[in-house]
Amino acid sequence: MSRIVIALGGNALGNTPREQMARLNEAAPSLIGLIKQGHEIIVSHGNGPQVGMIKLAFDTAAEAGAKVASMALPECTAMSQGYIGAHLQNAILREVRKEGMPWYAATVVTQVVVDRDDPAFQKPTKPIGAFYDEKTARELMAANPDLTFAEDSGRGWRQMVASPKPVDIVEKESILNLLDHEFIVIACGGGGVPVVKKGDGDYEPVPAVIDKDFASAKLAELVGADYLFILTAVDRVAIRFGTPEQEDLKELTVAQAQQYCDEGHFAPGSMLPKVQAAISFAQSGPGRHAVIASLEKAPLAMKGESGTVIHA
Ligand SMILES: Nc1ncnc2c1ncn2[C@@H]1O[C@H](COP(=O)(O)OP(=O)(O)O)[C@@H](O)[C@H]1O
Ligand SMILES: NC(=O)OP(=O)(O)O
Repeated sequence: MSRIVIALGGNALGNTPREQMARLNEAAPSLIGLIKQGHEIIVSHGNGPQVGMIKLAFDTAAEAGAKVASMALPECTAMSQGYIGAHLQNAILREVRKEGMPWYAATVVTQVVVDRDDPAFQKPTKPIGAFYDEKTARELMAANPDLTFAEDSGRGWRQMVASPKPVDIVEKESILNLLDHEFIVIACGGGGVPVVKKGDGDYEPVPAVIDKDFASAKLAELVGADYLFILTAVDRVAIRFGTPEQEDLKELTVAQAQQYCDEGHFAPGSMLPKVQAAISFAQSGPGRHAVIASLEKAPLAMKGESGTVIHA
């Protein structure tokens, strides 16, 4: 039996709660497929579109004079963990019941510690929320100089926020305890609620969105996982992606993966953080493998029949 941390892409969750439920119901058989193969799974998920939508909803309502409190990014991520976790629990339980399996699912609202001095706080690079055309994005920036928008991997313009690297997971003992009691655990959603440790040992939320692939790699490292599965919309990582010379990759050593990162084969904000997170996990201990694959083909990827494996 292997312990597998699975990171699900936030862009794969659809645009509305109803779409999200439908997509997660479609994804659940793949996740449960890994359990049927005899493995233990821990699920994390993205929240880029969702955290941006929640923040915008509160900001717009406040500007329109509605009686709502202003909502900072960490609280918006906590909200996204709640409703995405609820939908994931439902989808997983539905599939588990269908298969007559004795499993339960639980979502841990997870806080992830970051470094107060992380240089990422000075340079927003994490895309959140909806996609805009360039003209609208520039108008939004002109109207609110506190906001940064930039182009996101050829898909349109999006708001960019600070994205410090994860250092530790506050709830790691709770996660391990649930795993010991055979729960399917959902944790580190949206990269976790970013917090810094204060001198008195308390934690303070900080305005940022952590990359869920880096947080999932940290989670996989801390729970002693054998595999990190990063599931997205493509079957394999490619070099020369999107060109007639595109080559899909089945297996990469950490050194080869690093070389391709340095040569600029992976788009920042989309495939680059996934490959970097995979490298970081594969380097974190002996026998650790990271797999980047499509959601539908996760069970095939576990058998080596799909996906890109990255190992030391
Ligand atoms: N070199 C590459 N190989 C494969 N996919 C790539 C590459 N560069 C960019 N991509 C794009 O990155 C996307 C995955 O990033 P993204 O959509 O941000 O992930 P998430 O599933 O976590 O939301 C793929 O669907 C693909 O369109
Ligand atoms: N927090 C995060 O990385 O979300 P996405 O995967 O949706 O970008």
